[in-house]
Amino acid sequence: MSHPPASVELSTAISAVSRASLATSSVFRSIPSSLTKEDKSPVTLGDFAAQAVVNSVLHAHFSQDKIVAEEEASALKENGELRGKVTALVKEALQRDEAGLTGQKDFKPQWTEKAASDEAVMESIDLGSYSGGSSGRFWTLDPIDGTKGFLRGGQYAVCLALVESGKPTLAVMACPNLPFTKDVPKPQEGDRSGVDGGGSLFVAVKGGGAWQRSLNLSAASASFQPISMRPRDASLTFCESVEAGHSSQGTNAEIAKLLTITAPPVRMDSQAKYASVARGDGDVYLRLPTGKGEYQEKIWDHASGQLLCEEAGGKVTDCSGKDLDFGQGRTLKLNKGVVVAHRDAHEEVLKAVQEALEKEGRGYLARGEPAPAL
Ligand SMILES: Nc1ncnc2c1ncn2[C@@H]1O[C@H](COP(=O)(O)O)[C@@H](OP(=O)(O)O)[C@H]1O
Ligand SMILES: [Mg+2]
Ligand SMILES: [Mg+2]
Ligand SMILES: [Mg+2]
Repeated sequence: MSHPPASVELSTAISAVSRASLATSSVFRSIPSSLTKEDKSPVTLGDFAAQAVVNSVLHAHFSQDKIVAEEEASALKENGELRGKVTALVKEALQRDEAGLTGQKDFKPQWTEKAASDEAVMESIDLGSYSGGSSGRFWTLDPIDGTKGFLRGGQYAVCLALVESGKPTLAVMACPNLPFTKDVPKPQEGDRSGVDGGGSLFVAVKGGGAWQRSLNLSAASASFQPISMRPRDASLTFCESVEAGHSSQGTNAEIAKLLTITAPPVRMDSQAKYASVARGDGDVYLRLPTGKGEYQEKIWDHASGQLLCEEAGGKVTDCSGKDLDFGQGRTLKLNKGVVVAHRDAHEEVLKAVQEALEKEGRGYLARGEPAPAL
């Protein structure tokens, strides 16, 4: 098959994510500033614009579908200047010609001019407030995953997935700063000039494989190609977050020793990590909890990456070996940590993860038990 299995959902998601990544790329080039949210994490103009674009495209095509998305519009309600900038970005992204942007000649955008007024943009952002759950279907969106990376000038991703009965069934992820092949060097952190060829677009369909093409249709690699994880090899390599506070890098170093991995980890922001291992740039992605595992991972941080890796021949579980459960609300509250490896390597990697956690006195995370009371 030379194209992912076609559906209106897939065409709509490709249109939405490609448009959103136009908006994020434009903010990325201009050195974004950020606001600080209640949980002390950053949000930018690009996050708001991308969420408004994706939600308004989804809503125009599937008005019954609910959306679980990361951001909310409240900060824009008090800030007219920011609101105006977001609306201008949304307008530009929604007006782009579909065939020229995505090559989808038969896809007819359903949204109207009205989607790009200040009011409509704020309403669109707040369409993402759904609480999730295990029945029916909903979309989950991370408009910019890796906002800290985006601000530093590193990797980031626009991540959208359709979840049905608690399981991701369709994923579209744009990685504007990830070159189409590993042979083209990634831009240096802080380089805001963009990637030659325009970054990468990833798609996965449950039971229909994992695919990538260049985000830029004029690039040589503008048509979809299937991707797969690297088969189990004698020497594994692994990747982890750049942010030391987001996962336990010390535990990863122990696991690497147990697996006799000598190469240093590749540190990368966002779900670009899932995409990289899905196409075989590396073998293992580890995201182990810090402390006693108090943090609950968000579903939008994993839904598209999980499907991409599973469809590319990988297995994705938490530290106790359980599948990620996307039907528990806005967070993965039944899971602790994430372990991604090729199907044939996963058991061995998970064993090393569990051994390292036991050694640290955090074996309860490996057993899927609550932390002991003091
Ligand atoms: N304490 C924590 N532990 C794990 N993940 C965290 C965290 N605090 C924030 N995050 C999540 O880490 C994501 C970035 O992942 P990474 O570290 O792999 O680049 C953030 O996504 P956003 O950037 O969309 O907010 C955020 O949701
Ligand atoms: Mg995120
Ligand atoms: Mg985000
Ligand atoms: Mg965030």
